[in-house]
Amino acid sequence: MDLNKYIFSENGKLQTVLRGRDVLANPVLNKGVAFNKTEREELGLKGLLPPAVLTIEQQVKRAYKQFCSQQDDLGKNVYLTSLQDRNEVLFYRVLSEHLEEMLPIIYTPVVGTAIQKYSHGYRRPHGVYLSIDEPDGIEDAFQNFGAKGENIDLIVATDGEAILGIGDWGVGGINISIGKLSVYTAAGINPRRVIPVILDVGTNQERLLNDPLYIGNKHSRVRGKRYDEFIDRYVQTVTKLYPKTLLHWEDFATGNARQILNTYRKKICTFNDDIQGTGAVSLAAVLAVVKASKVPLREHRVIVFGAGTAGVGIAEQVRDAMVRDGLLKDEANRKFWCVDRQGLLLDNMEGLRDFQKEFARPAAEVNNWKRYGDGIALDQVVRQIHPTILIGTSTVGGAFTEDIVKEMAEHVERPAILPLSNPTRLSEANPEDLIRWTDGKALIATGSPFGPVTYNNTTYVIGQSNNALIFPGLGLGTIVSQARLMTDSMFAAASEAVASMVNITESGASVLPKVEDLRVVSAAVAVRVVEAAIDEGVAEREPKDIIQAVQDAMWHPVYPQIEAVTKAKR
Ligand SMILES: NC(=O)C1=CN([C@@H]2O[C@H](COP(=O)(O)OP(=O)(O)OC[C@H]3O[C@@H](n4cnc5c(N)ncnc54)[C@H](O)[C@@H]3O)[C@@H](O)[C@H]2O)C=CC1
Ligand SMILES: CC(=O)C(=O)O
Ligand SMILES: [Mg+2]
Repeated sequence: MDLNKYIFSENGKLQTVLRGRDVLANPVLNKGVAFNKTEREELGLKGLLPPAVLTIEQQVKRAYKQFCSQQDDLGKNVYLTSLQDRNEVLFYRVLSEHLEEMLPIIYTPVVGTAIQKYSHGYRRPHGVYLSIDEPDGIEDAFQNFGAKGENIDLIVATDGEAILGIGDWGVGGINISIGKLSVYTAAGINPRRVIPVILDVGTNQERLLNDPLYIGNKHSRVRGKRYDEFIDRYVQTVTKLYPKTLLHWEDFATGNARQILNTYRKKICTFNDDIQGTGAVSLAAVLAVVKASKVPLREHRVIVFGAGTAGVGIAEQVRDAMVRDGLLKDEANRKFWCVDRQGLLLDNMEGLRDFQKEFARPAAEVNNWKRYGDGIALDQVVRQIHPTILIGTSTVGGAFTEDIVKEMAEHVERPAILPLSNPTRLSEANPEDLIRWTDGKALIATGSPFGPVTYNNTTYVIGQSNNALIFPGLGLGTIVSQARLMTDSMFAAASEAVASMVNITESGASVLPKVEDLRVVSAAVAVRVVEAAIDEGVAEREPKDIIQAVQDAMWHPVYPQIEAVTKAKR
């Protein structure tokens, strides 16, 4: 935030010392042709803009037309990114009015393509770029960004190693931090109080290392002690500079994701979105499945296909909910069958990750199961255990085949199938196929967006089980309560809030609220998160009227009045 250039005064006006083209070049100040006559006069804009003054509504119409005239989805992504860099309020206004259509462009799936093309499509920087080769430069980088400590609520950081399901994209990962923050703001988080960060520790993608235009650090990924020290330096610096900030970790490879979370979750206000955000939104979908299937949670049998960051994160939260539903932890663990590359995870397998171990099945249990190769494959597990819920977090597009799905549907009234891998081409199944193969019985939620499916005169709305539906509300609630830590009960409260907004009684209804309702969902989630933070004793702020406190904290994309001053206050 350019504190020396502009500042929000207490009456909500934006005061600036900038004049003329510097105003137009600043995305926070710039209103384009919506600057009125007085502002043009006072800010030195006369002659720098065409004479007509348009309303923001007219600007939105024009921007939407321009968006629609782009040739392809990447072109639309480039258009919206440029708008964001040019006129922030207008960008968020257009986005909020066309959320269903534009979310897939600035977020999954198209953000994945933009990340892959980052160095070639590069136009201008956005956010903070931290290099492992210059750990001493971390503080300078944030100082250069120019935000005062109390003015930052939220930082999203990635090291770009596990972007969605597409892997290591090095410095291009900054676009996932930016995309996540745009989702936060579409839901009501103030965009001036956040920072997107890339922790550039190198890349192991030779294609990038051999690309003369690649603009990240051109060496392999740094691992081990130097990596851990770099992460710690980052955490120490941001917690010193911005003591009340929530740290969001995104798209780290599974080992680092877990290690970072375990190191910091009990010390600072932080969460890993892929582990905990995904767990929370998937639990919300599962709670809706419980309602729709009328089978109590503790009686479900769950297969997790792809037992990595997201898969085990989901298993943990659904397991904890089963414990709340009356099971002992061990009994609840036994409701899960995790299948990974080596097949069904068994307790006698070597090389299991620590976090996978509690979900590994006893080897003795499968002695009589048929094996076609070394491991026990997904189809065999489905045949043996008759799952009620099948979750895909494997990055294996099409893994839920017709045989597997039909076998599942044969033994279960309402098979719940959640192909969650992103982007779209990596989805373990296509909802249209799932509806057809199960004769409309399947309860479905996907990671990337899919349109509704009409089958036998019923239209099935496909819920998007994406952490985007829950992390904005989690963040908002954490910020409003100024929570010192993010506790498990805050995530559970978020899941329950989302599930309570689903009406599953109509046939074809989705198991999750609509993405267009992101703002409403986020406000409801935030309220429950604040309550949970207060109950747990981690809230530094305990508003009397929580609903109003959440409303007051929500940012709206409207132009502020801009005041020309000669000296901005610090
Ligand atoms: N819908 C949502 O909100 C979210 C979706 N995801 C998606 O989930 C997928 C996985 O992401 P992460 O968990 O972060 O990655 P990860 O790499 O930690 O986990 C993927 C797991 O799948 C396993 N796997 C790979 N090939 C397999 C195969 N042929 N058979 C069985 N298992 C196989 C891997 O060994 C690994 O354990 C990605 O596509 C990502 O986009 C991730 C986070 C949130
Ligand atoms: C949605 C998300 O966080 C992922 O696919 O990684
Ligand atoms: Mg992610």
